[in-house]
Amino acid sequence: MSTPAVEVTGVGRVFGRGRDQVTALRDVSFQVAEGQIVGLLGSNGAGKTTLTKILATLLEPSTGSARVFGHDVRRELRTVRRLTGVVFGGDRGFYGALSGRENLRYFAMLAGVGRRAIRDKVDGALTDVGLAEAARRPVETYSKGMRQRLHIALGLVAEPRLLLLDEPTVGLDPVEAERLRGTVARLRDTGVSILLTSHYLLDIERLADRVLILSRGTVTMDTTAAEFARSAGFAATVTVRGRGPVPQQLGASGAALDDVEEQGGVWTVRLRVPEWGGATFDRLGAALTGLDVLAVDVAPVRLEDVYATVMDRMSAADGSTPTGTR
Ligand SMILES: Nc1ncnc2c1ncn2[C@@H]1O[C@H](COP(=O)(O)OP(=O)(O)OP(=O)(O)O)[C@@H](O)[C@H]1O
Repeated sequence: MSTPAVEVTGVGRVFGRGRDQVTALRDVSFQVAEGQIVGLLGSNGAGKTTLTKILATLLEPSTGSARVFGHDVRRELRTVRRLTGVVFGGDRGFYGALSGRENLRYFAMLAGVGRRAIRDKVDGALTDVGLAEAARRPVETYSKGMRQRLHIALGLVAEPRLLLLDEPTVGLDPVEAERLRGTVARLRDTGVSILLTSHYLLDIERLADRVLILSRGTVTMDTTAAEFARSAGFAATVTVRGRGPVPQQLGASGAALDDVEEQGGVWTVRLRVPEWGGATFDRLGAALTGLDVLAVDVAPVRLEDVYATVMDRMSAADGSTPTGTR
């Protein structure tokens, strides 16, 4: 087996001392296999940024060890930095007065990229992220989305083997966010390993192979994206609208009744379907026979529903109130 891209073993991180002491991470262990995209989820203050910063060598762990492709983040800082690209959401980094192209050349040089590679790759990377036309404009004239894409372009030039993305789509409009996701997906196709933190579940849904949930500094869930999606306990929501008396037999379709509404002689029934397959479809069809159905709408389970269900279960188990993920 190849060396994991990330290997975190028993990592703890404490800030401050005495009464002001905050434990941001405690005994965190997980791995990211080479070429995998792992989505890191958790409420505000769960420790996601602290973990990202440790892997980016911007913070040291208080206990335990973290390795990037087998290199210790504390002892082999330079090697880890060379292997790792970091994109923090928001407007951090870059010189406003310099053009996108100049910034890219400068930061690629800092990341240890050779002159020749810089010459060969900068223009291609700017084109790949859709910034070719704006390349000579000062970065202070760029929108947030453009700056984020410039960060990704740096990722392309520096060719990191591990990319740490901390809320890469924060503050972007939906079109820009989608564009950025597309760029990250293309990067993934080049085989780069990615640890992606985001409050936007669409990012995770579109990009992640695996999901880690951090809660109060510890990993409370580590599972495949498919398994995570199943943990809501239902595969799809079916909404049926019809006329006449509210039907009683829809529960017999094998789906769980979620909600029933009636207004002006038109009823709406929402069902949660545990599995989506031919058998469910047949049963549902039979249950709908004879009803005056106006519309049937099927929506696959959204990661937002899953996350809400999982966090509700966790908070019911330990009495805490989850917050923060949109
Ligand atoms: N430099 C610091 N000094 C003191 N406490 C800190 C520091 N950095 C983080 N913390 C604390 O550590 C905990 C974890 O913070 P962290 O920023 O890692 O969480 P997060 O999961 O990234 O949250 P968010 O989703 O809000 O960005 C929080 O309680 C935070 O207040």
